[in-house]
Amino acid sequence: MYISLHNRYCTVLDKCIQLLDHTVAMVPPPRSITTAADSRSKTPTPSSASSPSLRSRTPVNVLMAPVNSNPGGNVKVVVRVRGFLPREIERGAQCLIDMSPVTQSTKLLVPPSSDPANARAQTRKVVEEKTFTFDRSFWSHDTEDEHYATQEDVYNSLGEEFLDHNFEGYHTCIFAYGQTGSGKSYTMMGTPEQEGLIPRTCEDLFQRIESNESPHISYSVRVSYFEVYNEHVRDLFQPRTDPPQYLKIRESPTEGPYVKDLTEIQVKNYTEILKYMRMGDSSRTTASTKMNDTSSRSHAVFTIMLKQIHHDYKTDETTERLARIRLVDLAGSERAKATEATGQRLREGGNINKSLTTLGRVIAALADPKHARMHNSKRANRDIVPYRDSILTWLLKDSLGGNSKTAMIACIAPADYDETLSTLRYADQAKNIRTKAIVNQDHVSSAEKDAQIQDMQETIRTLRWTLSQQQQNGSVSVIKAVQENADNQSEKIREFTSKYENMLQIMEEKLAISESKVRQLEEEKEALSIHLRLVLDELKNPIVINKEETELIGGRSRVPTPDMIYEDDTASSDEVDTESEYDEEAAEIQAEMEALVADLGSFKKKVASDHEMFGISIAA
Ligand SMILES: Nc1ncnc2c1ncn2[C@@H]1O[C@H](COP(=O)(O)OP(=O)(O)OP(=O)(O)O)[C@@H](O)[C@H]1O
Repeated sequence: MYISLHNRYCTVLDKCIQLLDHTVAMVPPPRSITTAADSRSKTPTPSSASSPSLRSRTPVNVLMAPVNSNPGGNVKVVVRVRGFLPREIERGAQCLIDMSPVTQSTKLLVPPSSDPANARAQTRKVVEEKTFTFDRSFWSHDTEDEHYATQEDVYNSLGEEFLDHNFEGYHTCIFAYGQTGSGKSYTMMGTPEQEGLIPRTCEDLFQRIESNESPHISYSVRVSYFEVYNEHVRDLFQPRTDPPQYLKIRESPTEGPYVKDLTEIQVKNYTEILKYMRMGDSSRTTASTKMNDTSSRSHAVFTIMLKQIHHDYKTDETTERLARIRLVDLAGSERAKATEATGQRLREGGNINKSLTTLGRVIAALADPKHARMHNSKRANRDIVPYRDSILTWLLKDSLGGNSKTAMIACIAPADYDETLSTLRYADQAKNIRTKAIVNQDHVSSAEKDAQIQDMQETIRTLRWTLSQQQQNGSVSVIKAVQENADNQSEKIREFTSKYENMLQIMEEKLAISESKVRQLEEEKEALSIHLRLVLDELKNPIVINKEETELIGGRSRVPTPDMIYEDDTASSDEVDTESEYDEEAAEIQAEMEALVADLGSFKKKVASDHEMFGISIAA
């Protein structure tokens, strides 16, 4: 139907352009326009009036954000120091951090020997001042300071740039690292009054989507949220169960490691994404420790999948850009002695430290110049980087050393020499990691999409048949066979559900393309109506400049001023005939346009009913 609408639209467009060409080129014998000085002159002159040309409109092939950035690059590392907490004020702590807004350097000062919280540092052989330089240093220690970095400053200098990369089609990852209570959750999630990087990214994402005026681009946004707790993965979009349900990790040859059966939700606007973000966040495992009242006991990974679908209605080709936005709030590194943890908290702390230690080893291996050389020479280096030694590093493999633009936010407390030194060393090493991001873009024709859907429908049919067979056989099997059957069946049901969801996703994309086609047709229709109106006006009232007035006076052309123009209503019958011919043609085009608009309405209704059939809500 769309193709037929498009062809009819092109026919109307051609007719309209022909009519315009007639008008401009031939210039019908007009009712003459004369100067007030010579109202009797009948000599026609070409009209100076012009209509905007349809051919000069913005080309239809409006592209997605151009790719500007350099695909290769080092992990971006920034550091942020927070203000004193009540317990630090109570103990009369002294700020050990100095940051230079000019050089972006961060200096760690030697603690006073009187500070009991830094007693461990005093036992070192050498306690000295250390200076590090990062891509940015955020001074969030003293709100009164003119260089105080707010949540907005952090987003503007890091989040915005990373979202630009996502619109260019790159995967990105921003992770916050630091000791417990150093401000990671504050930086990533923030509070309702002082929102952090995650809600700000979501807001900016939908603002950009909503401000897009191109009818050629459609967007699909899906979110997932999981935590790694005690070396297990838990879906934060699923209610807690007892015993807890943990998810498995699989590896795909193209996508790398991923969490199997993780809930992915399609979201249409900022309110929706915020609702899911908060829901997942409230499900995170937190506990009160000596170092932090609401300490995150797990690593949390919030992922946004942004798909941009560009449809070129001339070729019926679709270009898809997929970007994965990973925002990670790591659990804090901690010393059991400092947290005074026992029992479950101590075990959690051990697991947290295990994965962070592995992360440290991964960072060290990736930052090693030897690794960079092997990376470039494409030699297998699987054994060198210990990704598999913890769930966290295994899942972040791609973000740490592969197809991603990555940033680390090193959060530091203002008065802990030992912990801060360890964080700054970690961060300093991460600066040397190079990732290889690529633009994730694919061209898909309509036929290919249809073939994908057909293929999935076929698989779903087979799965459904297998399931029903298993159910029938189940009734006559012995207990053991029933048990095996049940396992087999639940695996098949999961596969069935996942295939079904995949198919729904492709259907949604097809519907988004249909909507884009409707928008494009509507835009063309609008332009055509304006154009038609102009042509009709021009046919009815051509503006002609009196010949005498345009004669050269003293070598210069004299142009009539508006008050010198009036209409002569003594048109000849020939002129009237030609005009009525044009009127008839224009009326014909108008009628065709109206029929086209009516059919466009039916097409839109069909798209809406498709939406309904697949249970997909229509974007506002
Ligand atoms: N930049 C900041 N401005 C104001 N308050 C902050 C800032 N950073 C952190 N805080 C406060 O410090 C406390 C600890 O911060 P937060 O919970 O974010 O630490 P964390 O690093 O996530 O700790 P954990 O690893 O234990 O989860 C919170 O009360 C938080 O509100």
